Amino acid sequence: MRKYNEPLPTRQSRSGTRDSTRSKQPPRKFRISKIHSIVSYRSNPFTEESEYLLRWITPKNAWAQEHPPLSWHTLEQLSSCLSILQDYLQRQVDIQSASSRKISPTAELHHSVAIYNGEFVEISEQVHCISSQSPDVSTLELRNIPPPQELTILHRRQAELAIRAEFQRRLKQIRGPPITISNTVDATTPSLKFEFIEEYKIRPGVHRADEATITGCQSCSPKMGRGIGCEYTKKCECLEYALVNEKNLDDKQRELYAKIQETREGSTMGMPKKFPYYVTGSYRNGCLVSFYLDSRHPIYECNQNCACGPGCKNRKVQHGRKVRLEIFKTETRGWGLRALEKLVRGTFIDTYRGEVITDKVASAREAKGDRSKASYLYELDKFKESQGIPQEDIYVVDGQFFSGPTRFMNHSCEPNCKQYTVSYNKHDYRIYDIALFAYRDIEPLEELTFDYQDKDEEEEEDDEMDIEFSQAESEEKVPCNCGAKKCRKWLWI
Ligand SMILES: C[S@@+](CC[C@H](N)C(=O)[O-])C[C@H]1O[C@@H](n2cnc3c(N)ncnc32)[C@H](O)[C@@H]1O
Repeated sequence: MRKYNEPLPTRQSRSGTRDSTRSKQPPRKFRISKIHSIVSYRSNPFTEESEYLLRWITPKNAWAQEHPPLSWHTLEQLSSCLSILQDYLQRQVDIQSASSRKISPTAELHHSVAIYNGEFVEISEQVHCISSQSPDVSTLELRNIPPPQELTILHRRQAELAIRAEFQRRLKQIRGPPITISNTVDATTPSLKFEFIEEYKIRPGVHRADEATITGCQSCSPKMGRGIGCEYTKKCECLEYALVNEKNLDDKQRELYAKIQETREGSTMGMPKKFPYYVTGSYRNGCLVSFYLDSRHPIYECNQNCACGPGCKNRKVQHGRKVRLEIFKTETRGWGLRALEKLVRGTFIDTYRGEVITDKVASAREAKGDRSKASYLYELDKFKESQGIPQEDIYVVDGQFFSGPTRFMNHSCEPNCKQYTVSYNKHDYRIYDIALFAYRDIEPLEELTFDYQDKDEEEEEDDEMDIEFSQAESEEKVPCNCGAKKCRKWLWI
Protein backbone atom coordinates (compact mmCIF):
# COMPACT_ATOMS: atom_id res chain seq x y z
CA MET A 1 0.00 0.00 0.00
CA ARG A 2 1.30 3.42 -0.94
CA LYS A 3 0.25 6.49 1.07
CA TYR A 4 1.16 10.13 1.00
CA ASN A 5 0.36 11.77 4.26
CA GLU A 6 1.46 15.25 3.42
CA PRO A 7 -1.26 17.00 1.40
CA LEU A 8 0.08 18.98 -1.53
CA PRO A 9 -0.46 22.71 -1.42
CA THR A 10 -3.00 23.56 -4.10
CA ARG A 11 -2.46 26.06 -6.86
CA GLN A 12 -5.29 28.14 -5.45
CA SER A 13 -3.83 28.44 -1.99
CA ARG A 14 -0.48 29.51 -3.41
CA SER A 15 -1.88 32.14 -5.75
CA GLY A 16 -4.37 33.35 -3.18
CA THR A 17 -7.35 32.82 -5.47
CA ARG A 18 -8.94 30.09 -3.38
CA ASP A 19 -12.52 30.94 -2.52
CA SER A 20 -13.05 29.17 0.77
CA THR A 21 -16.66 30.37 1.10
CA ARG A 22 -17.52 28.15 -1.88
CA SER A 23 -15.63 25.23 -0.40
CA LYS A 24 -17.50 21.97 -0.87
CA GLN A 25 -16.49 18.63 0.56
CA PRO A 26 -17.56 15.90 -1.83
CA PRO A 27 -20.16 13.56 -0.35
CA ARG A 28 -18.56 10.73 1.61
CA LYS A 29 -19.32 8.14 -1.03
CA PHE A 30 -16.89 9.87 -3.44
CA ARG A 31 -13.95 9.52 -1.13
CA ILE A 32 -12.39 6.56 -2.91
CA SER A 33 -12.22 6.55 -6.63
CA LYS A 34 -10.21 5.12 -9.50
CA ILE A 35 -8.12 7.50 -11.52
CA HIS A 36 -9.67 8.66 -14.79
CA SER A 37 -6.90 10.60 -16.51
CA ILE A 38 -4.49 13.51 -16.33
CA VAL A 39 -6.20 16.69 -17.49
CA SER A 40 -3.57 19.33 -16.98
CA TYR A 41 0.09 19.94 -16.29
CA ARG A 42 2.05 22.77 -14.74
CA SER A 43 5.63 23.47 -13.93
CA ASN A 44 5.54 24.50 -10.28
CA PRO A 45 7.30 27.88 -10.09
CA PHE A 46 8.20 27.34 -6.44
CA THR A 47 9.68 23.86 -6.59
CA GLU A 48 10.35 23.66 -10.36
CA GLU A 49 8.81 20.22 -10.20
CA SER A 50 6.33 18.95 -12.75
CA GLU A 51 2.79 18.60 -11.41
CA TYR A 52 -0.06 16.83 -13.10
CA LEU A 53 -3.76 17.45 -12.48
CA LEU A 54 -5.54 14.14 -12.06
CA ARG A 55 -9.21 13.59 -12.70
CA TRP A 56 -10.86 10.80 -10.69
CA ILE A 57 -13.62 8.55 -11.94
CA THR A 58 -16.96 9.54 -10.49
CA PRO A 59 -20.21 7.56 -10.19
CA LYS A 60 -22.75 8.13 -12.93
CA ASN A 61 -24.97 10.63 -11.18
CA ALA A 62 -25.49 14.26 -12.02
CA TRP A 63 -23.65 15.79 -9.07
CA ALA A 64 -20.66 13.58 -9.50
CA GLN A 65 -20.49 14.12 -13.26
CA GLU A 66 -20.61 17.86 -12.85
CA HIS A 67 -18.06 17.97 -10.04
CA PRO A 68 -15.38 15.45 -10.95
CA PRO A 69 -12.74 15.60 -8.23
CA LEU A 70 -9.27 16.65 -9.30
CA SER A 71 -5.93 16.80 -7.53
CA TRP A 72 -2.38 17.85 -8.33
CA HIS A 73 0.43 15.28 -8.09
CA THR A 74 4.14 15.25 -8.68
CA LEU A 75 5.87 12.75 -10.97
CA GLU A 76 7.12 10.85 -7.94
CA GLN A 77 3.61 10.45 -6.65
CA LEU A 78 2.47 9.07 -9.99
CA SER A 79 4.98 6.24 -9.82
CA SER A 80 2.29 3.65 -9.16
CA CYS A 81 0.12 4.72 -12.10
CA LEU A 82 2.56 5.71 -14.84
CA SER A 83 0.35 4.30 -17.62
CA ILE A 84 -1.92 7.31 -17.04
CA LEU A 85 1.05 9.63 -17.51
CA GLN A 86 2.00 7.68 -20.66
CA ASP A 87 -1.52 8.26 -22.04
CA TYR A 88 -1.20 11.97 -21.26
CA LEU A 89 2.13 12.30 -23.09
CA GLN A 90 0.66 10.50 -26.10
CA ARG A 91 -2.42 12.74 -26.03
CA GLN A 92 -0.18 15.82 -26.11
CA VAL A 93 1.51 14.44 -29.22
CA ASP A 94 -1.90 13.67 -30.79
CA ILE A 95 -3.16 17.18 -30.01
CA GLN A 96 -0.11 18.75 -31.57
CA SER A 97 -0.46 16.65 -34.71
CA ALA A 98 -4.24 17.25 -35.04
CA SER A 99 -3.68 20.66 -36.61
CA SER A 100 -7.24 21.03 -37.96
CA ARG A 101 -8.95 20.31 -34.64
CA LYS A 102 -8.46 22.17 -31.41
CA ILE A 103 -8.80 19.68 -28.61
CA SER A 104 -8.85 20.90 -25.06
CA PRO A 105 -8.20 18.20 -22.49
CA THR A 106 -10.50 19.98 -20.05
CA ALA A 107 -13.26 20.65 -22.57
CA GLU A 108 -15.51 18.05 -21.04
CA LEU A 109 -15.55 19.82 -17.65
CA HIS A 110 -18.22 22.51 -17.85
CA HIS A 111 -18.85 23.29 -14.22
CA SER A 112 -17.11 24.29 -11.08
CA VAL A 113 -14.98 21.43 -9.98
CA ALA A 114 -13.35 20.34 -6.75
CA ILE A 115 -9.60 20.48 -6.66
CA TYR A 116 -8.14 18.89 -3.60
CA ASN A 117 -5.19 16.90 -2.53
CA GLY A 118 -5.46 13.22 -3.03
CA GLU A 119 -3.59 10.22 -1.74
CA PHE A 120 -3.01 7.02 -3.64
CA VAL A 121 -3.88 3.58 -2.37
CA GLU A 122 -3.52 0.28 -4.11
CA ILE A 123 -6.61 -1.88 -3.87
CA SER A 124 -6.62 -5.26 -5.63
CA GLU A 125 -3.56 -4.25 -7.66
CA GLN A 126 -5.31 -1.14 -8.97
CA VAL A 127 -4.41 2.39 -8.00
CA HIS A 128 -7.19 4.44 -6.48
CA CYS A 129 -7.28 7.96 -5.19
CA ILE A 130 -8.75 8.84 -1.83
CA SER A 131 -9.48 12.38 -0.80
CA SER A 132 -7.10 13.78 1.72
CA GLN A 133 -8.30 14.33 5.27
CA SER A 134 -7.06 17.89 4.92
CA PRO A 135 -9.68 20.67 5.18
CA ASP A 136 -7.84 22.35 2.31
CA VAL A 137 -10.44 21.35 -0.25
CA SER A 138 -12.04 23.91 -2.46
CA THR A 139 -13.96 24.34 -5.63
CA LEU A 140 -12.83 26.38 -8.55
CA GLU A 141 -14.53 27.73 -11.63
CA LEU A 142 -13.37 25.95 -14.73
CA ARG A 143 -12.01 29.18 -16.18
CA ASN A 144 -9.60 29.27 -13.24
CA ILE A 145 -8.16 25.88 -13.98
CA PRO A 146 -4.88 26.55 -15.62
CA PRO A 147 -4.85 25.35 -19.21
CA PRO A 148 -2.15 22.75 -19.51
CA GLN A 149 1.19 24.32 -20.19
CA GLU A 150 3.25 22.76 -22.88
CA LEU A 151 5.44 20.23 -21.12
CA THR A 152 8.93 21.56 -20.68
CA ILE A 153 11.55 19.46 -22.45
CA LEU A 154 13.06 18.60 -19.08
CA HIS A 155 9.75 17.48 -17.57
CA ARG A 156 8.80 15.44 -20.63
CA ARG A 157 12.17 13.74 -20.48
CA GLN A 158 11.77 13.04 -16.76
CA ALA A 159 8.34 11.53 -17.42
CA GLU A 160 9.66 9.42 -20.31
CA LEU A 161 12.56 8.14 -18.20
CA ALA A 162 10.23 7.22 -15.33
CA ILE A 163 8.01 5.31 -17.76
CA ARG A 164 11.01 3.52 -19.31
CA ALA A 165 12.38 2.63 -15.85
CA GLU A 166 9.03 1.08 -14.90
CA PHE A 167 9.02 -1.04 -18.07
CA GLN A 168 12.60 -2.16 -17.36
CA ARG A 169 11.62 -3.06 -13.79
CA ARG A 170 8.89 -5.30 -15.23
CA LEU A 171 11.31 -6.88 -17.70
CA LYS A 172 13.60 -7.84 -14.82
CA GLN A 173 10.79 -9.81 -13.18
CA ILE A 174 10.36 -12.13 -16.16
CA ARG A 175 11.64 -15.67 -15.56
CA GLY A 176 14.60 -16.85 -17.64
CA PRO A 177 17.54 -15.08 -19.34
CA PRO A 178 17.43 -11.26 -19.39
CA ILE A 179 15.20 -9.32 -21.77
CA THR A 180 16.25 -5.77 -22.60
CA ILE A 181 14.61 -2.84 -24.39
CA SER A 182 16.17 -0.56 -26.98
CA ASN A 183 14.76 2.44 -28.81
CA THR A 184 16.89 4.51 -31.16
CA VAL A 185 13.86 5.79 -33.10
CA ASP A 186 12.00 7.92 -30.54
CA ALA A 187 11.52 8.34 -26.80
CA THR A 188 8.48 6.10 -26.37
CA THR A 189 8.13 2.92 -24.31
CA PRO A 190 5.63 0.08 -24.89
CA SER A 191 2.34 0.67 -23.13
CA LEU A 192 2.45 0.21 -19.36
CA LYS A 193 -1.11 -1.08 -19.57
CA PHE A 194 0.56 -4.23 -20.84
CA GLU A 195 1.62 -6.88 -18.31
CA PHE A 196 4.06 -9.76 -18.77
CA ILE A 197 2.64 -13.15 -17.86
CA GLU A 198 4.14 -16.65 -17.71
CA GLU A 199 0.96 -18.60 -18.44
CA TYR A 200 -2.33 -18.22 -20.25
CA LYS A 201 -5.03 -16.24 -18.46
CA ILE A 202 -8.18 -18.27 -18.93
CA ARG A 203 -11.19 -15.95 -19.24
CA PRO A 204 -14.92 -16.69 -18.66
CA GLY A 205 -16.50 -19.14 -21.08
CA VAL A 206 -13.17 -20.88 -21.79
CA HIS A 207 -12.63 -24.37 -20.39
CA ARG A 208 -9.69 -26.71 -20.52
CA ALA A 209 -10.53 -30.39 -21.07
CA ASP A 210 -11.15 -32.29 -17.84
CA GLU A 211 -7.94 -33.07 -15.87
CA ALA A 212 -8.81 -36.76 -16.07
CA THR A 213 -8.16 -36.65 -19.83
CA ILE A 214 -4.47 -35.73 -19.28
CA THR A 215 -3.02 -39.17 -19.79
CA GLY A 216 0.72 -39.73 -19.40
CA CYS A 217 3.16 -42.41 -20.48
CA GLN A 218 3.39 -45.13 -17.82
CA SER A 219 5.96 -47.59 -19.16
CA CYS A 220 8.76 -45.04 -19.37
CA SER A 221 11.22 -44.14 -16.58
CA PRO A 222 13.73 -41.29 -16.03
CA LYS A 223 16.75 -43.52 -16.56
CA MET A 224 15.82 -45.25 -19.78
CA GLY A 225 18.40 -45.89 -22.47
CA ARG A 226 20.93 -43.06 -22.57
CA GLY A 227 19.13 -41.30 -19.74
CA ILE A 228 17.08 -39.14 -22.06
CA GLY A 229 13.65 -40.17 -20.84
CA CYS A 230 11.10 -41.26 -23.40
CA GLU A 231 13.61 -42.45 -25.95
CA TYR A 232 11.82 -45.55 -27.12
CA THR A 233 8.99 -44.35 -29.24
CA LYS A 234 7.37 -47.75 -29.36
CA LYS A 235 7.13 -47.89 -25.59
CA CYS A 236 6.02 -44.31 -24.88
CA GLU A 237 2.30 -43.58 -25.05
CA CYS A 238 3.02 -39.88 -25.59
CA LEU A 239 5.32 -40.46 -28.54
CA GLU A 240 2.61 -42.64 -30.10
CA TYR A 241 1.05 -39.30 -31.04
CA ALA A 242 4.28 -38.06 -32.59
CA LEU A 243 4.99 -37.74 -36.29
CA VAL A 244 5.43 -41.02 -38.17
CA ASN A 245 9.02 -41.84 -39.08
CA GLU A 246 8.45 -42.83 -42.71
CA LYS A 247 12.01 -44.10 -43.12
CA ASN A 248 11.43 -46.88 -40.61
CA LEU A 249 8.06 -48.14 -41.90
CA ASP A 250 7.84 -51.70 -43.20
CA ASP A 251 6.01 -52.32 -46.48
CA LYS A 252 2.66 -53.02 -44.86
CA GLN A 253 2.88 -49.94 -42.64
CA ARG A 254 3.97 -47.81 -45.60
CA GLU A 255 0.89 -48.85 -47.55
CA LEU A 256 -1.42 -48.17 -44.60
CA TYR A 257 0.22 -44.82 -43.89
CA ALA A 258 -0.18 -43.69 -47.53
CA LYS A 259 -3.89 -44.51 -47.25
CA ILE A 260 -4.24 -42.56 -43.99
CA GLN A 261 -2.61 -39.55 -45.57
CA GLU A 262 -4.90 -39.71 -48.58
CA THR A 263 -8.18 -40.22 -46.72
CA ARG A 264 -7.15 -38.47 -43.48
CA GLU A 265 -8.76 -41.38 -41.67
CA GLY A 266 -7.29 -44.23 -39.65
CA SER A 267 -4.74 -44.60 -36.87
CA THR A 268 -0.95 -44.49 -36.94
CA MET A 269 -0.71 -46.20 -33.54
CA GLY A 270 2.06 -48.83 -33.47
CA MET A 271 4.01 -47.24 -36.34
CA PRO A 272 7.57 -45.98 -35.68
CA LYS A 273 7.60 -42.35 -34.64
CA LYS A 274 10.05 -39.48 -34.83
CA PHE A 275 11.37 -37.82 -31.65
CA PRO A 276 10.74 -34.04 -31.93
CA TYR A 277 13.97 -32.71 -30.40
CA TYR A 278 17.69 -33.36 -30.87
CA VAL A 279 18.81 -35.20 -27.75
CA THR A 280 22.55 -35.71 -28.10
CA GLY A 281 25.49 -33.47 -27.30
CA SER A 282 25.67 -31.58 -30.63
CA TYR A 283 25.24 -27.81 -30.76
CA ARG A 284 21.68 -28.54 -31.83
CA ASN A 285 20.86 -30.29 -28.56
CA GLY A 286 17.24 -29.46 -27.65
CA CYS A 287 16.44 -27.96 -31.08
CA LEU A 288 13.37 -29.05 -33.01
CA VAL A 289 14.36 -31.53 -35.72
CA SER A 290 13.89 -30.64 -39.41
CA PHE A 291 11.28 -33.32 -39.72
CA TYR A 292 8.98 -31.30 -37.45
CA LEU A 293 10.14 -27.86 -38.60
CA ASP A 294 8.90 -28.63 -42.07
CA SER A 295 5.69 -30.42 -41.15
CA ARG A 296 2.63 -28.94 -39.51
CA HIS A 297 2.38 -31.86 -37.10
CA PRO A 298 1.63 -30.94 -33.45
CA ILE A 299 4.30 -31.68 -30.85
CA TYR A 300 3.01 -33.75 -27.92
CA GLU A 301 5.28 -33.21 -24.94
CA CYS A 302 5.22 -35.41 -21.83
CA ASN A 303 3.20 -34.06 -18.91
CA GLN A 304 2.67 -34.17 -15.16
CA ASN A 305 1.09 -37.62 -15.34
CA CYS A 306 4.00 -39.23 -17.20
CA ALA A 307 6.39 -41.65 -15.50
CA CYS A 308 9.47 -40.29 -17.29
CA GLY A 309 10.12 -37.39 -14.88
CA PRO A 310 11.08 -33.74 -15.48
CA GLY A 311 14.44 -34.53 -17.15
CA CYS A 312 12.78 -36.32 -20.07
CA LYS A 313 13.94 -34.86 -23.40
CA ASN A 314 10.40 -34.86 -24.71
CA ARG A 315 9.88 -31.74 -22.60
CA LYS A 316 11.28 -28.56 -24.03
CA VAL A 317 8.66 -25.86 -24.49
CA GLN A 318 7.22 -26.49 -21.01
CA HIS A 319 10.61 -25.55 -19.46
CA GLY A 320 10.35 -22.06 -20.96
CA ARG A 321 12.57 -19.60 -22.80
CA LYS A 322 16.35 -20.05 -22.74
CA VAL A 323 17.45 -17.27 -25.13
CA ARG A 324 18.30 -13.63 -24.37
CA LEU A 325 15.91 -11.28 -26.14
CA GLU A 326 15.53 -7.59 -26.84
CA ILE A 327 12.37 -5.61 -27.52
CA PHE A 328 13.31 -2.81 -29.94
CA LYS A 329 11.56 -0.04 -31.87
CA THR A 330 11.46 -0.47 -35.63
CA GLU A 331 11.04 2.39 -38.13
CA THR A 332 7.85 1.11 -39.75
CA ARG A 333 6.34 -1.75 -37.75
CA GLY A 334 6.13 -0.44 -34.18
CA TRP A 335 8.00 -2.57 -31.63
CA GLY A 336 9.77 -5.73 -32.68
CA LEU A 337 11.76 -8.54 -31.08
CA ARG A 338 15.31 -9.79 -31.65
CA ALA A 339 17.70 -12.21 -29.97
CA LEU A 340 21.00 -11.07 -28.46
CA GLU A 341 22.68 -14.35 -29.41
CA LYS A 342 22.97 -16.51 -32.47
CA LEU A 343 20.09 -18.95 -32.83
CA VAL A 344 20.54 -22.18 -34.73
CA ARG A 345 17.69 -23.56 -36.80
CA GLY A 346 15.18 -25.29 -34.52
CA THR A 347 15.93 -23.21 -31.37
CA PHE A 348 12.88 -22.70 -29.18
CA ILE A 349 12.28 -18.99 -28.57
CA ASP A 350 9.17 -18.69 -26.40
CA THR A 351 5.42 -19.29 -26.48
CA TYR A 352 2.80 -16.75 -27.56
CA ARG A 353 0.71 -16.19 -24.44
CA GLY A 354 -2.23 -14.03 -23.51
CA GLU A 355 -5.80 -14.05 -22.32
CA VAL A 356 -7.67 -17.03 -23.73
CA ILE A 357 -11.11 -15.78 -24.74
CA THR A 358 -14.08 -17.13 -26.67
CA ASP A 359 -14.57 -16.41 -30.37
CA LYS A 360 -17.52 -14.18 -29.47
CA VAL A 361 -15.47 -12.06 -27.05
CA ALA A 362 -12.64 -11.87 -29.62
CA SER A 363 -15.08 -10.59 -32.28
CA ALA A 364 -16.42 -7.98 -29.85
CA ARG A 365 -12.88 -6.84 -28.97
CA GLU A 366 -11.98 -6.71 -32.65
CA ALA A 367 -15.08 -4.66 -33.50
CA LYS A 368 -14.19 -2.16 -30.75
CA GLY A 369 -10.59 -1.81 -31.91
CA ASP A 370 -9.19 0.23 -34.74
CA ARG A 371 -8.22 -1.98 -37.71
CA SER A 372 -5.29 0.27 -38.51
CA LYS A 373 -3.87 -0.26 -35.00
CA ALA A 374 -1.97 -3.33 -33.89
CA SER A 375 -3.76 -6.67 -33.52
CA TYR A 376 -2.69 -9.30 -31.00
CA LEU A 377 -5.37 -11.95 -31.55
CA TYR A 378 -4.29 -15.51 -32.37
CA GLU A 379 -6.88 -18.23 -33.07
CA LEU A 380 -6.34 -21.69 -31.54
CA ASP A 381 -7.78 -23.40 -34.60
CA LYS A 382 -5.15 -26.06 -35.30
CA PHE A 383 -7.65 -28.90 -34.81
CA LYS A 384 -10.68 -27.08 -36.22
CA GLU A 385 -10.90 -29.13 -39.38
CA SER A 386 -9.62 -32.50 -38.17
CA GLN A 387 -11.97 -32.45 -35.18
CA GLY A 388 -14.88 -30.63 -36.86
CA ILE A 389 -14.89 -27.78 -34.30
CA PRO A 390 -17.34 -25.02 -35.31
CA GLN A 391 -15.82 -21.51 -35.56
CA GLU A 392 -17.89 -20.24 -32.60
CA ASP A 393 -16.27 -22.88 -30.37
CA ILE A 394 -12.72 -21.89 -31.26
CA TYR A 395 -10.77 -20.08 -28.54
CA VAL A 396 -8.59 -17.06 -29.25
CA VAL A 397 -5.40 -15.84 -27.51
CA ASP A 398 -5.36 -12.08 -27.01
CA GLY A 399 -1.84 -10.81 -26.25
CA GLN A 400 -2.65 -7.10 -26.20
CA PHE A 401 -2.72 -6.50 -22.44
CA PHE A 402 -1.18 -9.70 -21.06
CA SER A 403 1.49 -11.70 -22.85
CA GLY A 404 5.17 -12.58 -23.12
CA PRO A 405 7.94 -11.03 -25.24
CA THR A 406 6.81 -12.83 -28.43
CA ARG A 407 3.80 -10.51 -28.45
CA PHE A 408 6.23 -7.96 -29.92
CA MET A 409 7.16 -10.22 -32.85
CA ASN A 410 6.24 -8.73 -36.19
CA HIS A 411 5.04 -10.43 -39.34
CA SER A 412 7.20 -11.18 -42.35
CA CYS A 413 6.16 -12.78 -45.62
CA GLU A 414 9.61 -14.45 -45.59
CA PRO A 415 10.00 -15.11 -41.87
CA ASN A 416 12.95 -16.55 -39.95
CA CYS A 417 10.74 -18.22 -37.30
CA LYS A 418 7.63 -20.39 -37.36
CA GLN A 419 4.86 -21.16 -34.91
CA TYR A 420 4.12 -24.74 -33.79
CA THR A 421 1.35 -26.38 -31.81
CA VAL A 422 2.60 -27.91 -28.57
CA SER A 423 0.18 -29.99 -26.51
CA TYR A 424 0.47 -31.63 -23.12
CA ASN A 425 -3.02 -33.12 -23.29
CA LYS A 426 -3.65 -35.15 -26.44
CA HIS A 427 -7.37 -34.93 -25.76
CA ASP A 428 -7.70 -31.17 -25.53
CA TYR A 429 -8.18 -29.84 -29.04
CA ARG A 430 -9.02 -26.31 -28.03
CA ILE A 431 -6.22 -25.21 -25.68
CA TYR A 432 -2.58 -25.82 -26.48
CA ASP A 433 0.64 -23.80 -26.58
CA ILE A 434 1.78 -21.78 -29.59
CA ALA A 435 5.57 -22.17 -29.61
CA LEU A 436 7.91 -20.09 -31.76
CA PHE A 437 11.07 -21.76 -33.11
CA ALA A 438 13.88 -20.42 -35.30
CA TYR A 439 13.21 -21.71 -38.81
CA ARG A 440 16.75 -21.00 -39.96
CA ASP A 441 20.02 -19.94 -38.36
CA ILE A 442 19.54 -16.36 -37.13
CA GLU A 443 22.30 -13.84 -36.40
CA PRO A 444 22.31 -11.84 -33.15
CA LEU A 445 20.20 -8.62 -33.44
CA GLU A 446 18.39 -9.86 -36.57
CA GLU A 447 14.66 -9.15 -36.13
CA LEU A 448 12.66 -12.28 -35.26
CA THR A 449 9.56 -12.63 -37.42
CA PHE A 450 6.89 -15.17 -38.25
CA ASP A 451 4.19 -15.39 -40.89
CA TYR A 452 0.93 -14.31 -39.24
CA GLN A 453 -1.03 -16.31 -41.80
CA ASP A 454 0.71 -19.64 -41.14
CA LYS A 455 -0.73 -21.22 -44.27
CA ASP A 456 0.46 -24.19 -46.25
CA GLU A 457 1.66 -23.68 -49.84
CA GLU A 458 -1.62 -24.63 -51.44
CA GLU A 459 -3.52 -21.99 -49.50
CA GLU A 460 -0.87 -19.38 -50.26
CA GLU A 461 -1.33 -19.92 -53.99
CA ASP A 462 -5.07 -19.32 -53.60
CA ASP A 463 -4.33 -16.09 -51.77
CA GLU A 464 -1.99 -14.83 -54.44
CA MET A 465 -4.85 -15.20 -56.91
CA ASP A 466 -7.09 -13.25 -54.57
CA ILE A 467 -4.79 -10.28 -54.13
CA GLU A 468 -5.70 -8.27 -57.25
CA PHE A 469 -9.35 -8.99 -56.79
CA SER A 470 -9.38 -7.86 -53.20
CA GLN A 471 -7.13 -4.82 -53.46
CA ALA A 472 -10.24 -2.76 -54.13
CA GLU A 473 -11.03 -3.18 -50.46
CA SER A 474 -7.56 -2.07 -49.48
CA GLU A 475 -8.83 0.55 -47.02
CA GLU A 476 -9.81 -2.29 -44.73
CA LYS A 477 -6.38 -3.84 -44.95
CA VAL A 478 -3.19 -3.27 -43.06
CA PRO A 479 -0.21 -2.73 -45.38
CA CYS A 480 2.75 -5.01 -44.76
CA ASN A 481 6.12 -3.33 -44.27
CA CYS A 482 8.18 -6.51 -43.93
CA GLY A 483 10.36 -5.53 -46.89
CA ALA A 484 10.68 -9.11 -48.16
CA LYS A 485 11.16 -9.67 -51.89
CA LYS A 486 8.06 -11.84 -51.97
CA CYS A 487 5.97 -9.53 -49.75
CA ARG A 488 2.21 -10.17 -50.10
CA LYS A 489 1.66 -6.43 -49.43
CA TRP A 490 -1.00 -6.89 -46.73
CA LEU A 491 -0.79 -8.31 -43.23
CA TRP A 492 -3.95 -10.37 -43.34
CA ILE A 493 -5.44 -11.37 -46.66
C1 LIG B 1 1.52 -8.82 -32.54
S1 LIG B 1 1.76 -7.15 -32.88
C2 LIG B 1 3.49 -7.03 -33.09
C3 LIG B 1 4.09 -5.95 -32.20
C4 LIG B 1 3.78 -4.54 -32.62
N1 LIG B 1 4.67 -4.12 -33.70
C5 LIG B 1 3.85 -3.58 -31.46
O1 LIG B 1 4.43 -2.49 -31.59
O2 LIG B 1 3.29 -3.87 -30.40
C6 LIG B 1 1.07 -7.06 -34.47
C7 LIG B 1 0.98 -5.66 -35.03
O3 LIG B 1 2.28 -5.15 -35.36
C8 LIG B 1 2.23 -4.44 -36.59
N2 LIG B 1 2.99 -5.20 -37.60
C9 LIG B 1 3.49 -6.44 -37.46
N3 LIG B 1 4.14 -6.84 -38.57
C10 LIG B 1 4.05 -5.83 -39.45
C11 LIG B 1 4.50 -5.66 -40.79
N4 LIG B 1 5.18 -6.57 -41.45
N5 LIG B 1 4.18 -4.49 -41.41
C12 LIG B 1 3.49 -3.52 -40.76
N6 LIG B 1 3.04 -3.63 -39.50
C13 LIG B 1 3.32 -4.77 -38.84
C14 LIG B 1 0.76 -4.38 -36.99
O4 LIG B 1 0.22 -3.21 -36.45
C15 LIG B 1 0.18 -5.60 -36.31
O5 LIG B 1 -1.21 -5.48 -36.09
